[in-house]
Amino acid sequence: MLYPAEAGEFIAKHAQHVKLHDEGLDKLCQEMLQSLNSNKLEIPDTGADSTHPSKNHPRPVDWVFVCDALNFCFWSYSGAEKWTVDGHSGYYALEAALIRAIKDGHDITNPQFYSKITEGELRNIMKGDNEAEIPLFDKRVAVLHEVGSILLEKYNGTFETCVKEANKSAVKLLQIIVDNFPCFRDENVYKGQKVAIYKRAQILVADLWNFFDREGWGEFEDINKLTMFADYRVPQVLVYFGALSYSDELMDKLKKDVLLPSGSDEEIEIRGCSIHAVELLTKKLRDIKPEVEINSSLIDYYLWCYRRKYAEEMEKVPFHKTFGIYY
Ligand SMILES: Nc1nc2c(c(CN[C@H]3C=C[C@H](O)[C@@H]3O)cn2[C@@H]2O[C@H](COP(=O)(O)O)[C@@H](O)[C@H]2O)c(=O)[nH]1
Repeated sequence: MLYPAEAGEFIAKHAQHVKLHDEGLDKLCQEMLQSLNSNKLEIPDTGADSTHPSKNHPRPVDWVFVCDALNFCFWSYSGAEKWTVDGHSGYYALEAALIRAIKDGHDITNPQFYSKITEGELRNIMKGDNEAEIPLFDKRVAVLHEVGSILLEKYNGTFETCVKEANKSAVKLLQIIVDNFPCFRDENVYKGQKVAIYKRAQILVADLWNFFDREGWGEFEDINKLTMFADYRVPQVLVYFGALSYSDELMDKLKKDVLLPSGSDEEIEIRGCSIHAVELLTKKLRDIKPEVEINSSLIDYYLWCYRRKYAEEMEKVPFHKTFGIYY
């Protein structure tokens, strides 16, 4: 099995539908250099802070865990009504739904509750502003039952136990997650090679690091080993800047909203090339600015928030649509 960084390199080397371009990476690099403020990379402001959980919540680690267990597939077809909660769409709608659930007294961070959550309870928690439902509703019920019962059986009912076991290692925590929670096992076979992409497992570790400001539950000495989190949004920014390009045939499919089957070469190439592009970008930025804290998860947050901030402009690049629980 190739792990994300090596998997990305392997996929980029063999890709037929997606290409990387050094000039585009340089352009993006220049854009990011403009966003340095006192040697810190400023993440584009998406104006959505109010949807984040409070640090005073009694189970913040389990909040991050349940949020990333459900952090997948929020897209809708072009022109279709979007699932929104309190005016937020996509991932932020999930955050808003969880915050609302906590306010309404649902114990949504507690596996005692969600390991047995009923369809009716989850439907109520995820209720949107309009008729549109959160995509893959049934899969979300199944994910909550799976991860909740594993936490209860093996980890004393809290994800804190896994974080403690990892002993400040992001790589160890990643391994604990993918070894023990099947729904985080984002693995594929590409050109006969097993490749691991681990989008949700890696973002879970990075979200802890980010949320707890690199301290306590968020202290990981090897955080730089994580790659970007291969979703359907960051590739839009990479293509926009010309760091990636799609074959005419693939671009045509995306423009026409053609569903890419999960595990298809095209889907794996978009994800793998995105990982490799961000690895190269990280290296470029580090070479130019060794004094600045740079790693692939920070660059990922930058790009993901950039897409959000300039959503209208980014819509010029279509994103790939796949149904699945991994991203
Ligand atoms: N690569 C990457 N993908 C991310 C995120 C996040 C949210 N991370 C939060 C945590 C800390 C930061 O401050 C962020 O606020 C969600 N996603 C993915 O995006 C897609 C939905 O997109 P949209 O339609 O725009 O909501 C979907 O696949 C979802 O799984 C990220 O950070 N990186």
